[in-house]
Parts: sequence; C-alpha cells; structure tokens
Amino acid sequence: MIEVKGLVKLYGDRKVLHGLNFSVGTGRVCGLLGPNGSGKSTTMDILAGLLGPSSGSVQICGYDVVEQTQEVKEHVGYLPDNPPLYKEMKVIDFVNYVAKLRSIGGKNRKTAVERVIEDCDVSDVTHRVIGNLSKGYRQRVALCAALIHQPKVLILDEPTEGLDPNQILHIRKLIKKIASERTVILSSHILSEVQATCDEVIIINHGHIAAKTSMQNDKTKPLYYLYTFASKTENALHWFQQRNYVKSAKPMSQKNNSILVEFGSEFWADSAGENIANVTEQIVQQNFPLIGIEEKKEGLEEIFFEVIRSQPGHHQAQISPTGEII
Ligand SMILES: Nc1ncnc2c1ncn2[C@@H]1O[C@H](COP(=O)(O)OP(=O)(O)OP(=O)(O)O)[C@@H](O)[C@H]1O
Repeated sequence: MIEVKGLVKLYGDRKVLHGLNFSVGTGRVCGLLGPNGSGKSTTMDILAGLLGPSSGSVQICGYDVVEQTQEVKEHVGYLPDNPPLYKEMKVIDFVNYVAKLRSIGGKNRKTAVERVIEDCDVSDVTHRVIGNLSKGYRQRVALCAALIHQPKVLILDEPTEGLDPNQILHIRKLIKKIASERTVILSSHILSEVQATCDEVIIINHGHIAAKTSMQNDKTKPLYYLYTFASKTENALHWFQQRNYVKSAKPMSQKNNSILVEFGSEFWADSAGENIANVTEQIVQQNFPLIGIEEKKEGLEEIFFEVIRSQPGHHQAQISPTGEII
C-alpha cells in the first residue's frame, strides 16, 4: 500500500533523507519515530505528494507520487503538523466546504459529511465555531477533513502533539477505529505514543532508518548479552574480534581499562546451551578476567535509547517517564 525505495531528499545541498526503504501494508498502523529534525515531516510530505523527492521512488496504492500526484492525492488523507482550519467557520460548514473542494457533490456530500462527523466524534460540536474549540476537538475536525474522501492511506504528522492526556487517549482510539481498513502512517517523537497505537515502527535518525520492528517482535525478541572484561589489551580485543560469534568487541572508554564484548545470535541462539559452554571454556582458557555480564533486551526502547544517545548533545537529552524526549 505504501512502498518507499531509496528515498533521498536534499534541501539545497543538504541531504536530510539518505535513501529510506520501507513498506506498510493494508490495515497496518506504522509509526515513524524519531527525534526532532530527524526527517519525519519531510518523509510525510513526500508520501502525501506535497514535496518532491530528490531521488528514489514512493508508491501509494500503486501510484507514483511524482508521476501520478493527482491519483496519490485522491488516495491519501493527510493530517499535517499544523492542520489548516478556518477558525471563524462552524464545524459543519467547514466539513461541507472541504467536501466541496474534494468535488463530492449532492447527496454523496451529505452522506460523506455525516460519516466523518460520526467517525471523528464531533457530532456534539457541529454548530460551534472552530476557533472556540479545544485543541483536541480541532484535531478531530482536521481529521474529518483528512477522511472526507475515504482515502485508503492516512498520513498523520504528530497527531497527538500538544493535546492533554484525555484528548490523547481519544485520538488514539479514533486512529485505531479508522485504521481497520486503511494503511496508516503516523509520526511521533514520543516512544509511548507509537507503542500505544502502532503495529509496527520505523525509527528514523538523521535521515537514516535506525531500526524497523513490529510491536509483536518487540515483546518476543530474545535477549543478548554484554560481557565486560578487565583488559584493554590489543590482544584481547583482537582475539574477540576474530570470533564469528562475537557481534562487537570494543574498548569501554578511554578512562576505563576494560573491553565490552557483545555476543551475536550464534552464541545465544535457541540451541546454544552447548555452544555457550564451549565458548565460555575458550574464554576461560584465554585468562581474560570477566568483570560483568549484562543481559539486554533488544526491544524498541533500547533501540530508541541508542538513537537518542547518538544525537549531538545527547548528554542533555533524556526520556521522560512517558517516553518523550526532553
Ligand atoms: N524547507 C526546508 N528547507 C531546508 N531545510 C529544511 C526544510 N524543512 C526541513 N528542513 C531540515 O530538514 C531536517 C529534517 O526536518 P523535518 O522537519 O523533516 O524533521 P522532523 O523529524 O519532522 O522534525 P520535527 O519533529 O522537529 O518536526 C531538519 O534538519 C530541518 O531543519
């Protein structure tokens, strides 16, 4: 339904998307998660046919966003970062107006307007002026506009940004309801947001995909182990780097005279009981003093923390208890 291949975007000579590849199938909600400035909005704008890619291809429902922009716009509903709303209009007039802009006429228009008003839970404010509504209601009115033409693909840029916890819950529920027969891609810089709403997640960082995972995998992914040895000799490093079951071996830090060894899947895979025993014996024979074993879960949170750590100025970045980068 959404197929992105080698997507590159340059602003002037600055590359902000570095060859993204991903696809999202029908009935799936995919979260595009990344820190500010990582390239989420740029990706969303390209998917919606509002911004041209510098190279690569994007297909929405089989239509190319560059060659078949009109068809793409017909199949896409887009809720941008700051949705354009006529604040002086009443909700019902605005939704009717959007339907008219989409060339939905006559009886069809009435049906379409009633449908989105019902779907987006705004029936109790239809005769109120948009500018007087709470941000949560305004967001739902904007959703009405994005859904009026029954798009198969829905693109939501930070849909819960700036909403209070109640409004967030409401919008999340709405997204789930809307998503059942559609493909939805939403962006967020809030980990808990994608965890609550999405079936799969793509973590984007500096315009690169840092990880792709389905939320199911996140819960079931096996553990890996990080061993620390009190010996920063070239010898020990070299020895570990030569082993095919070692994923990485590196000095812990300049100050600390230790090395960190991460064992790969060959080491801890299902049938690895025997393997672990053999490998441990080999390590013992080398006399490398083991000072710590850390169990790690390769879940979304760990991947996201790695991404945050790799941000410039990361020492100041923290994640709040709700998963927001602060
Ligand atoms: N029109 C533009 N011209 C030049 N640079 C731009 C333009 N729009 C975005 N950028 C830059 O491209 C990079 C990616 O921006 P983008 O808005 O796509 O990221 P984002 O992940 O959506 O961030 P945020 O969460 O802050 O909206 C940033 O470094 C941004 O400064």
